[in-house]
Amino acid sequence: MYLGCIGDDFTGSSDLGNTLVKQGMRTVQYVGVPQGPADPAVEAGVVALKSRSIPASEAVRLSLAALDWLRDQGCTQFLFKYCSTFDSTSEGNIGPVAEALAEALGAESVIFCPAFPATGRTIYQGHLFVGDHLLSESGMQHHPLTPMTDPDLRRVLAAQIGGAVGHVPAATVWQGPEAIRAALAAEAQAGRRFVIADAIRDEDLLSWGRALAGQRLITGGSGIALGLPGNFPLSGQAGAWTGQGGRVVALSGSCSTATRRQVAAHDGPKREVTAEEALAGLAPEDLADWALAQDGLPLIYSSADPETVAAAQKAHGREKVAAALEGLFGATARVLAARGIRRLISAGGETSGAVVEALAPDALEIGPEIDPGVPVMRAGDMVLALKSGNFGAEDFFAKAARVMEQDQ
Ligand SMILES: Nc1ncnc2c1ncn2[C@@H]1O[C@H](COP(=O)(O)OP(=O)(O)OP(=O)(O)O)[C@@H](O)[C@H]1O
Ligand SMILES: O=C(O)[C@@H](O)C(=O)CO
Repeated sequence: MYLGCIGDDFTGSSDLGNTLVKQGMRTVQYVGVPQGPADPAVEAGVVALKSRSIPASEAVRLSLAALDWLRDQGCTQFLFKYCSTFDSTSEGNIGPVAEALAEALGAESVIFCPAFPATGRTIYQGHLFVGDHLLSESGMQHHPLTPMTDPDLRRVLAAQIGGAVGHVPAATVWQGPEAIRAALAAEAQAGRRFVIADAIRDEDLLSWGRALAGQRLITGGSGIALGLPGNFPLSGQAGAWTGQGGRVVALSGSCSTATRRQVAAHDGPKREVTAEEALAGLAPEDLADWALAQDGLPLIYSSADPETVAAAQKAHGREKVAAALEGLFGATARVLAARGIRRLISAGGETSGAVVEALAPDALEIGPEIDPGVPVMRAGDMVLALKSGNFGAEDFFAKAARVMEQDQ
């Protein structure tokens, strides 16, 4: 294994796996830190954690355990993958985890590059944009767990770490890999080990990729992985993929703008679950009964607008509501699997984390792409589509069900 990746959520990890596979790297996504050794044919391993919204000390502990395992597999370069919208709070977890990984690896210079141009995430002058909006005006300011109210990533990261944050501007990136390397060296010389990396286009990410050959630790979104596979002597043998038909159910706990549009546009059977129902102990068996009684593609969702989410959180507490809903979605996935469902679609990083943890596969094979950043995946006889909150076209649920059937 050459490249060892640590993802802070499950959908984000599959987004990264999708990029690496498309760039020709044999990649496996592991669910948590594996117990035994990896298949020696694997070229990139993505250890998917659910560490984005947990206490920082716990996120650090899990990430270091993942690092140890990846080092044991022979990796020479490590990538800490977080969200392309830099989802974090002023306590972390991006800064503290990166600091711990940098210490463990003795990394002198570490970049932070959440850019993912294919989905509209770009970084210019240290500021993160989503399409033509600053991060703080993109809808992310209302995120239920990690509201992002400051688009200046230098300031956001500085609040999470113990030192000054550097910056490599787009004007330098456009001069190519040599100029990038010189700028990183100058930042390190000036005592700025952590550096925000401007990137607007895929070409910029490819330049970054070349500049980062040999760096021990990189952090960012899946975009920064575009140019990394080219630095390794890959076998060029991608595995064949077989699709899967049969009944399919969609679960959505994501409250993002994109997901709410997809829920509204879905023209199959829909069952809304409110935070109050989840807190009152709605049985997963009842939701599974409902889904199995439907034709077509049933969708069970708690996706709600920011006012509804804020009211539920105010009344019951943010963590309690999240735990009740995530617990319910995970348990429903388990009941559906026990009743023979072999295709599941899940929307939302935390929600998908709960679903995958409930199904408890060891590893996920990465298949064809549904929409940018969202691949189909397989764990034994279960085929999954895990969608990050903000990803996917308006007809995502129906499209996912179609792509899940296709061979490649
Ligand atoms: N109706 C609701 N009221 C309050 N909280 C909700 C409601 N529906 C979902 N939630 C919670 O909001 C959180 C949504 O996070 P999740 O990561 O699943 O989606 P997302 O943030 O849109 O996706 P991503 O992390 O991939 O961007 C979950 O913890 C979920 O339980
Ligand atoms: O980077 C992204 O936007 C996604 O992979 C993700 O992590 C959202 O949860």
